[in-house]
Amino acid sequence: MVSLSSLWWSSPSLPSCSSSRSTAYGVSGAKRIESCVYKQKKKKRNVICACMAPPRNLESDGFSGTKFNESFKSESLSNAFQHEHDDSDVLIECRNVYKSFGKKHILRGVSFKIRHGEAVGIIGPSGTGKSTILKIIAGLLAPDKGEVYIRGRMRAGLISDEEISGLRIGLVFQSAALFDSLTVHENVGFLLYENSRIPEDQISQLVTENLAAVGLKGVEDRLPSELSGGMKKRVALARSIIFDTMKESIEPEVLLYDEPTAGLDPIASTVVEDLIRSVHMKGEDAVGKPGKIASYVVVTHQHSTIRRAVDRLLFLHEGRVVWQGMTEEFMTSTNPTVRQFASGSLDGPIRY
Ligand SMILES: Nc1ncnc2c1ncn2[C@@H]1O[C@H](COP(=O)(O)OP(=O)(O)OP(=O)(O)O)[C@@H](O)[C@H]1O
Repeated sequence: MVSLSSLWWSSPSLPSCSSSRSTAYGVSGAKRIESCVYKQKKKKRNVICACMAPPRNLESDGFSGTKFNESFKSESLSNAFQHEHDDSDVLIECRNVYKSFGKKHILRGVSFKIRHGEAVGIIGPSGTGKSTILKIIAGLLAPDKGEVYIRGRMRAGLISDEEISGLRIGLVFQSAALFDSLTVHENVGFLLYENSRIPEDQISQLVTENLAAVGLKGVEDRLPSELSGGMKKRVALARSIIFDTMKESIEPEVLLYDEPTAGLDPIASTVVEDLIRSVHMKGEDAVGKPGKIASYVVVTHQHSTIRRAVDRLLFLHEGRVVWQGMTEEFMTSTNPTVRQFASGSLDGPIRY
């Protein structure tokens, strides 16, 4: 399980770091890693978002010429779609990805595509590698075998600063993991203050806008310790959707959410699920603006999140995608593994 919160990543390695800036933040463990990322950019302190490949087959809006076809609905059709659809709208593809930790063979040939406009859930039993595949997509972990393609370009190994542009990938980790010693405002604006040429008053305005987009007002001066768990997740979401408006080209953005509703009560879960929808390009944020996220992937165990926040599901089991289909097909699928998982039964192919 991943333990950071929303984070744009660019680092091929995670060196130990003792910069005065990091010390000033008083961060430790996983959070120190985040601080180290900008420290290691040397003078430029170029904290950049993850993942990168040059745009291909783009329309004037920067997106692929072929948009995701929402019309396919059935389990069989959605499978057929995977083979027949024009691949020019594929933003991310995992092809035959393997990953082991020591003698534990976690991923054993995982393949799937994430298309422009999609809202995809990854589900499956605990320990089956869902967080691991998110980290591989984000470039935080390298596959042992197999490839990750970002807009058609193979990414070798981890994210590196030299691979420039084409797609932004944000990872919103399960725990909010905000900088404890920074205010909400400073947390949300962190990357722009550190990494952009935007004047401070404009960043301040962007922070306010992005907090408003996730329904948070009047909390900018609070510290994370003064927020509820649900509010922290919303702040993490605001941090992940803030854009550098001065960049010459704005790449499409894919957000990866690792168990965004874990530990939340049902109503707080609904709020976060709706927010995930609202910041998507097909949604509308809290102030009525269309969302900016091109596609997203949610790892979740929560039925409400499956029903409410995603359209298509990938079921990961024993290191492979053993089933995929539209969300509504999940509850009615006759696949024995899916049926057992959906019902929570102890009887079936999944053994604990
Ligand atoms: N860095 C690591 N070193 C060693 N083992 C790891 C590492 N990361 C993950 N694992 C192991 O890989 C397996 C898969 O972990 P992962 O967090 O991807 O599973 P998951 O499907 O997300 O689980 P859950 O649903 O419980 O969150 C687990 O057995 C975990 O202990």
